[in-house]
Amino acid sequence: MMMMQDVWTQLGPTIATIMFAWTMYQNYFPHELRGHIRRYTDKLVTYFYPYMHIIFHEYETDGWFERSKAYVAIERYLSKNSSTQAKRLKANVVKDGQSLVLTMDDHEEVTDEYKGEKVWWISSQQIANRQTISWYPREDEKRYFKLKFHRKNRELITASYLKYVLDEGKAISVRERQRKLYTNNKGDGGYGYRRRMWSQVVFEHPSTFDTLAMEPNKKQEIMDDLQTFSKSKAYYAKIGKAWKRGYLLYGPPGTGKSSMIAAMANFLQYDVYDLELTAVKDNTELRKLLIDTTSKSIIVIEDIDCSLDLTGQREKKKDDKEEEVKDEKDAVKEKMKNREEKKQSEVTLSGLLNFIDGLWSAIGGERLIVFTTNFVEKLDPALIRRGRMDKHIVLSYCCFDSFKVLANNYLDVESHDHFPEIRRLLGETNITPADVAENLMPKSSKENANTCLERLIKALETAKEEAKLKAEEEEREKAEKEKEEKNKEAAAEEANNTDTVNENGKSESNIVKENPEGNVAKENGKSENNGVKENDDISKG
Ligand SMILES: Nc1ncnc2c1ncn2[C@@H]1O[C@H](COP(=O)(O)OP(=O)(O)OP(=O)(O)O)[C@@H](O)[C@H]1O
Ligand SMILES: [Mg+2]
Repeated sequence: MMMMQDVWTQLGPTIATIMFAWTMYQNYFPHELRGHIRRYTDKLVTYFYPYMHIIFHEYETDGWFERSKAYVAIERYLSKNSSTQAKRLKANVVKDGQSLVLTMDDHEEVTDEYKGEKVWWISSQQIANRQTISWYPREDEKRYFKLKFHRKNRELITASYLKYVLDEGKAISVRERQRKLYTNNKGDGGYGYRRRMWSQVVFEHPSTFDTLAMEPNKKQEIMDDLQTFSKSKAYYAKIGKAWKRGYLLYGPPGTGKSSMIAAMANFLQYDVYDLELTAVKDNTELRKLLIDTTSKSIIVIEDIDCSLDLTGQREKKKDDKEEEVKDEKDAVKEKMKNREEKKQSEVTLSGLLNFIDGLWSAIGGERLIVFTTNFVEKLDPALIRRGRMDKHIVLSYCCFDSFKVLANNYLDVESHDHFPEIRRLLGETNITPADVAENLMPKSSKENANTCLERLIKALETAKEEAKLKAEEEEREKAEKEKEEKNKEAAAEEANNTDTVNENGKSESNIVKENPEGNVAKENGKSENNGVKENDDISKG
């Protein structure tokens, strides 16, 4: 006990002397001189100290409000090691409160191993020595990760380990993130940094390729295509193409276009940006929206044909095809009417083409652009040519294969006595998967597979009957129209004939009028007369 007291008695003045010397050094040594001394001590330390450090700041100097992507990726990467090694942990909520990510707290250290070499990660924070109060807490606390490794591993760490950490971290973020459904705000969504181009909600659509009713081969082809795309980063780079792909989904209403987009997003684990073109002010805003999207996303423009008056050409086509698509048009009449009211946007076709494959479209990569339409024939060919819309997928009326998927989904039935009849009826009439699904869905606890299938058979028979009546009606209308046309032609011909007769009469009467004295011969022989006159003149001359 006495010995300890002795030590303290001796240590006290020594500490006091060191403190005094440090204060003198700080107060009276010129700044430049201190800089020199620091440099030499650093060199000395480096000479004997075998390790190197790399610092990763949480906020980059030019990024005011966004955390550095590298910092976030490292944080995610280290979460696995942190939860087992660090003594103090921070819990961050992800997936909108559904799960937690544990990261190491400030001034904690964890180790990692790469190709047999050990590295250290230290989480630190610098507290700024400021006299003023900042509105932004992060200005005072600057967090960073410090990576420590042996000098001999410099090449390994900088060339390969860091890339590995960032890729892994990003992959973990993608796996753990809650996917979002974004929609664009109208131009008044705030100012400056507060201005958000997109509003977001959690994407929770349950549609998958399993629940999607379509021919199995076609479905597999689409899934393969998507899978190949998502793994082709290097290939796209090699062929010099931006890493994006366009899909055009077309077909009558209720055939599963929107359901397929949701299935695509769920299959690839992508976010969805639902772009409402009519709310975009002009081409500049369209470009800003594009820049504000992230990779691993699907940008969707639904009902592209009624979104904007993209070309005069399209309007003309609309008139031509009007009759042909009359019935389908009824179904989307309301949709178009609503859009019609909103046609104040100045987005042009060329703006949209640039959006799809201009220079800006390559930013970020790994993006799908999907257009849907009920009337593919109305779209400008430039908009849907390959390279812009690479894959054209038609979604059509329900076939027997599609029905089987729906029966399995809705009723857990793989085969049934009613199937052959349904197969026959599906071959004879057009019904959308949406209508089939509605008929298959039990409406009360008393309904079973049999009642639902019977309801579908009735609906199919009704649809068939209606189609027959409609065809007859159309036939009648066509015949009437033809008759009307013929009558019109006949009337026109008759009118023409009458005109010709009148025309002749008119010329006669004109002659009579021009020659009130009734000197027809004189008129007919005008040249003669003239000649005579000329001759007269000559004779005169
Ligand atoms: N191919 C399909 N597979 C499974 N369900 C489908 C399919 N088609 C339609 N449905 C059902 O019908 C409903 C409407 O389908 P969806 O919204 O995908 O049609 P759409 O083609 O996008 O129609 P619109 O052209 O009017 O936008 C869906 O909620 C779904 O339940
Ligand atoms: Mg739709």
